[in-house]
Amino acid sequence: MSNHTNTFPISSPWLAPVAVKPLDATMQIPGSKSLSNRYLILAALGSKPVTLEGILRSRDTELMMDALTTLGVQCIIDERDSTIVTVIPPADRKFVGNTSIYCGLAGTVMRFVPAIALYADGPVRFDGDEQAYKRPMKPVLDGLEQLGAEVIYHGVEGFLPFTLIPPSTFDGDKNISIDSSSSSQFISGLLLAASTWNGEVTITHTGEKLPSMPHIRMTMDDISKAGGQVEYSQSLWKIPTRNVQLHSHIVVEPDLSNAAPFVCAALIAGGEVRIARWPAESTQPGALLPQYLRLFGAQVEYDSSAHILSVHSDGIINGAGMLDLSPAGEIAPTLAAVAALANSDTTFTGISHLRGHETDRLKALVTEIKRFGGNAEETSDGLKISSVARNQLHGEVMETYADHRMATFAAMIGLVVPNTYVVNIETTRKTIPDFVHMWMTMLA
Ligand SMILES: O=C(O)C1=C[C@@H](OP(=O)(O)O)[C@@H](O)[C@H](O)C1
Ligand SMILES: C=C(OP(=O)(O)O)C(=O)O
Repeated sequence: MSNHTNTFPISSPWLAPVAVKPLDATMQIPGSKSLSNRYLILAALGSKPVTLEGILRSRDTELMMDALTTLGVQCIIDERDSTIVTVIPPADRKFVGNTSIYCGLAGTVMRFVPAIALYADGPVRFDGDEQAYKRPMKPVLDGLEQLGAEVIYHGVEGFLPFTLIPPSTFDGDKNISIDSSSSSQFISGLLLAASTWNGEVTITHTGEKLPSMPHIRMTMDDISKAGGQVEYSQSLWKIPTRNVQLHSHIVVEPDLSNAAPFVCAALIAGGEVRIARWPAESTQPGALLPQYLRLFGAQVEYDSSAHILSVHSDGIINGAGMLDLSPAGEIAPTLAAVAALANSDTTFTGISHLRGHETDRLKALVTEIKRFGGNAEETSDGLKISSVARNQLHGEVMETYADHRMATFAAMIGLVVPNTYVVNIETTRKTIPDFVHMWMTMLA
């Protein structure tokens, strides 16, 4: 597992390869970050071993496994296949406290692990990358305080680093109310905490909007798979007392959001890209990709017996007009690359919360689109990307802000804009362990 380093050695900028012919590739995409990290947490909350097959092995999941190990959970990696991990929870369902956890830049670690540190036998200190100090934390920590925990902030209130002091009891019916409009992960974290609480927990979201609803449904679905129960209606979740226990063997779906740069490459360069093991149904927001890709002019087909999604294009991209991306904000940087190369305009709405992602993604996308000659502006809740003739675009050294999706964004632009260099391409390791090799394979 990782050694808690917060950076990777940064090589010189990577020259993104140009697509010299239409694409024709079938890609195997590693496991879903969101599902892997939820299964790890839920397995840790159980009492019996759970084997996860096809788990993502990348920085975000290493950080999660390191965090769980610190809390007294065993994560045993199969010697023959490192994507098979067996999770053995602590014997008495009690996590080890008086310890500290490093969250890197992983939203799922910084928002989900404090929620289960609630059940530790002593205080747990949380820290992360410098950039993580800007990611909002307060709503989930306020929720945990409403369950009886105490939070001591060591820097700015509402942000990392902080120490969580668990409550003295885990009993009784509780009503929590938070504003989760800046990240769905606050609700997901509290649902995970509540899934094993000894009493009925009611969580109310008080804000006017709630992004990434598919990710919240994913949490509800995974808790149900573990025998838990979540009732949901209109910004209110009710979780009765249960002991959660996942099945002993779980297969993790590929990460559909990480499939996005590859299928979008077919739109940009023309040709066809196929994704293997595409699930017929999924709680991942990437399940919305086929409908988004069609808006941009791609032909998308799904072979339900072979589980292959095929995306085909002649390389001509339509702008998508107005597109509400609130359900799938994590795909926005990828679709922004497509929109920046389209022959008409696209306005993405419902993604103001991207200002609190790995970096301020709205600002970063506008800066980088303008850098190579494109045209984009921030709106109050999203981005307007205007069409620019391809011959106006020029290769540049693209900044990536330690953000994996900004790095894949730049690689996508490089498919058709020669001399595009990508700073710190290694940052893709946050969720794709081997992006450069996969990209080269797609183009070969
Ligand atoms: O719960 C999850 O696994 C995630 C929820 C989303 O967070 P936000 O709601 O903060 O966008 C998403 O963007 C992130 O990549 C993963
Ligand atoms: C927002 C993202 O990640 P995180 O889980 O760190 O929030 C993302 O992967 O796009």
